Amino acid sequence: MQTATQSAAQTLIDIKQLNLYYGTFHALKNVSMEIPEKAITAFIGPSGCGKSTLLRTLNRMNDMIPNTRIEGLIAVGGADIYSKEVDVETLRKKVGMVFQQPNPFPKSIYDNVAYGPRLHGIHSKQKLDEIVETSLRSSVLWEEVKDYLKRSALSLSGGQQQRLCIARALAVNPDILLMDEATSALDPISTLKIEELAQELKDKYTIVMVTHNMHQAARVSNQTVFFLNGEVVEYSDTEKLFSNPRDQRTEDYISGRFG
Ligand SMILES: Nc1ncnc2c1ncn2[C@@H]1O[C@H](COP(=O)(O)OP(=O)(O)OP(=O)(O)O)[C@@H](O)[C@H]1O
Repeated sequence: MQTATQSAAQTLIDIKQLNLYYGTFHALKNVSMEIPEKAITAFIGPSGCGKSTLLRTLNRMNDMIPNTRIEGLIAVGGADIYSKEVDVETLRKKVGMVFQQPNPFPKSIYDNVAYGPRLHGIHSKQKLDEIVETSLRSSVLWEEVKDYLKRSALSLSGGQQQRLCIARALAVNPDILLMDEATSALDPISTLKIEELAQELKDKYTIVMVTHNMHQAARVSNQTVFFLNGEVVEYSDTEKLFSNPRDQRTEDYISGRFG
């Protein structure tokens, strides 16, 4: 079982002996780890090593990919998320996701954020107004858009769109936020804003991020997991992984010898 060494925090996500197959291709091999709550955990590793695949298993986005099979256990807050009783919509409300390309709906800024709460049965204007404001404040977008809430979300810049997508995820009150290369389509200033935002959000949410950018993982995360060919090579506190890796392959990767 891999855990980050110095973390005393509570485990929120417990992954045990997880194997995932796309058809006959074995994409995740015996992955076990405990991810602590209210911290940022980064997944790093070369292209194709399974980072996004593992991230998708955490809110069952892999259910949508045909011929995918998993073995093993993933528990969130102690409950098996692959058990038959689990309602996947409720799970995805608790485990929100932000993607590489900002993907706001072609609706107003307000309606993007209100979309999830409405879907879950909230229709009071006053309540929706409150949720929209709180979510946009949490994603540090409120001051920029408060006078233009009826404008199309598509009129925002890429970085603002990504913060809107984060607000949309926060609006349904998740416990976990998954970020799949959430800054890789953004300019450096927007990237920095999202990184600062992630730092603020980790006080309230558990964040798991996939990043191609090792510097980002080093700057932002508390724990880092290094993957290679579908296996976890090393899982440590970020500072330790980058300053004193246990495994030669980690050292080779972080020093730029491959990947
Ligand atoms: N839908 C799919 N069907 C078949 N194989 C897939 C599918 N999605 C991913 N794979 C394969 O599984 C492996 C892991 O892919 P994954 O996207 O998880 O890697 P990654 O580490 O996130 O890569 P990247 O950094 O390039 O996004 C790769 O070999 C990939 O080709």
